[in-house]
Amino acid sequence: MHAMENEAQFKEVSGENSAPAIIVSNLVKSFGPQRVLDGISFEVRRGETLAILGRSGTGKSVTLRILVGLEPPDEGNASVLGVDMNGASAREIDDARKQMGFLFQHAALYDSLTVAENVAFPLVHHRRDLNAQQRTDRVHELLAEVGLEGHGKKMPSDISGGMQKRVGLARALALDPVVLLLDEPTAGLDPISSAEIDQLVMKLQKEYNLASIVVTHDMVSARTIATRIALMDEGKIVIEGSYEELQQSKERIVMEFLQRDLEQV
Ligand SMILES: Nc1ncnc2c1ncn2[C@@H]1O[C@H](COP(=O)(O)OP(=O)(O)OP(=O)(O)O)[C@@H](O)[C@H]1O
Repeated sequence: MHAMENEAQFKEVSGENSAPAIIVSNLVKSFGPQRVLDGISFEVRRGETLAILGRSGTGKSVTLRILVGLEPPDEGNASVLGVDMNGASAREIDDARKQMGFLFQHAALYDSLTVAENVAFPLVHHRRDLNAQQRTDRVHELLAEVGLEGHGKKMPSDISGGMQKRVGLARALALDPVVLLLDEPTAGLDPISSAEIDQLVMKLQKEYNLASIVVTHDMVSARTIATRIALMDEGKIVIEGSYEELQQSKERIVMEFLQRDLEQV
């Protein structure tokens, strides 16, 4: 895409009634004989959170990797802020990535860096315009946003799993993203810490007016934070809609996930 058109698209997605910030259309992806994605399509606008639910191994993480441009699809495409994440130039993809915050399942914090240094990391690399004081101020602001004021000097190994997720969220927001991608943000947390992370995600979602995708196994979490829920099974989206719409479904897999929700409450 031409740079000017690209800029226009960036502006367009930031307005009200805007074009979708994320457009995924007909993604197909196989690994050897295994067809992991079999025609996945969805859109997410600013102000929306799409929860992608599904059993293990249904291709949720692969979908996110394609969206970030880390994995090419066999067919279809994924565009973020008007940039085809697997077909645009490296520079355009890089520019789009700077508008995206990620909290990936196994993307741990840097163990040898303090909490504050972890949060500062994207600023050091991508905001050369900030001087040291401005960077420190921004890190304080981000730590306050996620409820971790006063914890900046701690090492990741000295804080709880829930706090580590908060640090990851602060780091994901450092560059003021438009898009936020969260892969299992509550995995491994107890129900109280999970609920706290859900509340925090909702607060940040509102403040930053994000277009968010949250991959999760957790229907309680999906129901709390998502504007829409997409349930994936065997490489397809079986259903996409509000929690109430899912409740109307007679599909077995949908009913199974809803049943699990009831068991968790
Ligand atoms: N690089 C790869 N090479 C081969 N197979 C892969 C690769 N990446 C993913 N897969 C396979 O694709 C399938 C989907 O993986 P994916 O990680 O997207 O699942 P998921 O829905 O995110 O599951 P989970 O909830 O367990 O993370 C799995 O069977 C996985 O083994």
